[in-house]
Amino acid sequence: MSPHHIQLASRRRLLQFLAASPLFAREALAEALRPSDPAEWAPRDLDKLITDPKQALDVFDFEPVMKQNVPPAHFGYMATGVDDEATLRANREGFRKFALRPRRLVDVSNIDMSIEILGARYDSPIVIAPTGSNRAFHPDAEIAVAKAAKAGNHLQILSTVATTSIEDAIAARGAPVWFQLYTTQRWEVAEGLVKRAVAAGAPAIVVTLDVRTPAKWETFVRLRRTDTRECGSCHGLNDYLSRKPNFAGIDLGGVSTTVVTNLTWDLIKRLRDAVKVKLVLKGILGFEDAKLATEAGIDAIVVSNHGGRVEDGVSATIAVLPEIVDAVGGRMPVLVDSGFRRGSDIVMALAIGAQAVCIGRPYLWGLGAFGQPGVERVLAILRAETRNAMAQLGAPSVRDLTPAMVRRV
Ligand SMILES: Cc1cc2nc3c(=O)[nH]c(=O)nc-3n(C[C@H](O)[C@H](O)[C@H](O)COP(=O)(O)O)c2cc1C
Ligand SMILES: CC(C)CC(=O)C(=O)O
Repeated sequence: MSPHHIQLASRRRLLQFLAASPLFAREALAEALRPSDPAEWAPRDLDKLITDPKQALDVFDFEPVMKQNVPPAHFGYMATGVDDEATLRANREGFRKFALRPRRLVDVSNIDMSIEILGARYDSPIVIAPTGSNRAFHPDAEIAVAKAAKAGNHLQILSTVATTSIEDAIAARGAPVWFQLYTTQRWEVAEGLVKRAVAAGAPAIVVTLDVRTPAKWETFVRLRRTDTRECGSCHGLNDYLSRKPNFAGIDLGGVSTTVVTNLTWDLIKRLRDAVKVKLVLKGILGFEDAKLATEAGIDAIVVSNHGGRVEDGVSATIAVLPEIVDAVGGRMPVLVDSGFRRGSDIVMALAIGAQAVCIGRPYLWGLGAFGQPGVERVLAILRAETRNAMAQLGAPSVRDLTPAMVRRV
């Protein structure tokens, strides 16, 4: 029991004793017995599951609906962290280590959330992070996500291991999407994937740096055990890559996994020479690598711990963002992801110095719950919360969000 609960329990006992007195009015007693913590009044697990995306108050409302709709193995793949899932939790706890510092007396009648990044304009700084296997969550998969991204004019990054090809995703988005690259152990595979993505119209290749071992996804494995359906070779096992549409026509030469042990700065330099579009590195977690990226001619970085899915015991990304922004010194855009669930999380990162924030699981909750309308609503909630947070901070545009608006606590 927390000290708060002990205090609450003794308050209740005192009030129950007083209630025995006829002098103590019933109404006053009921009022006094009110729990002081609002979460006790409306615990989420007493709520009925939402049946319409419009009923959702926040992005979290979609997760239990997805859990109900999607086979346990697939839900587990989405939800899992690695090992103890300490990084997964740290990502959320990290936001409590900073506080926002609002400015008053600023006209916030018009809030402009738009951003320009690598030459393109978007209506908000909220970006769709690359996630694999979306068809496991809904039959409309990445197409539904692309259409929702189009509806809100969001930047979308398509995963190498998407269940939709880059050509179909760009067609559904109605605009270019960035392509996330798993280089694999074989240069020819990386080259083939890049050629295809660039030919399809991807203006940026986002190289993911952080999958160097097969992650021990315990939540995924445990939930898969409860599933009576066959999921022996889903999500990263066995013949996984050959079943993904972006690999069609590319000679895998025996490669069967996205795990890479040979990805070094030499390979990044080779890619830099070969890739004629923008090159972005995803998975940077320290100022040293951020600085090297600026020296290697990289166009942008994504500060990411992969949503706690690749290694346990690293920092929340919000905690490492200041040192990275500092090292980059404005020489290229810094994006960030992992654990962003609220508009206040998003403005915190922007105030520290990120140009955009990528969202992973929340849009998958929306997808698994309701398909495209679910993704649209998740994005609309995040936009509305971000708009409110900017107004409350006294920042009418993203350019008005400055480091002075955040302090460590
Ligand atoms: C189900 C799932 C699949 C993912 N697949 C990929 C992927 O294929 N490539 C990649 O670079 N990151 C992948 N990620 C990581 C995301 O791009 C992003 O870094 C992470 O989800 C952000 O954290 P969040 O889920 O807490 O928002 C995946 C994440 C999830 C949840
Ligand atoms: C093939 C996997 C490593 C895809 C991925 O990045 C993930 O599921 O987090």
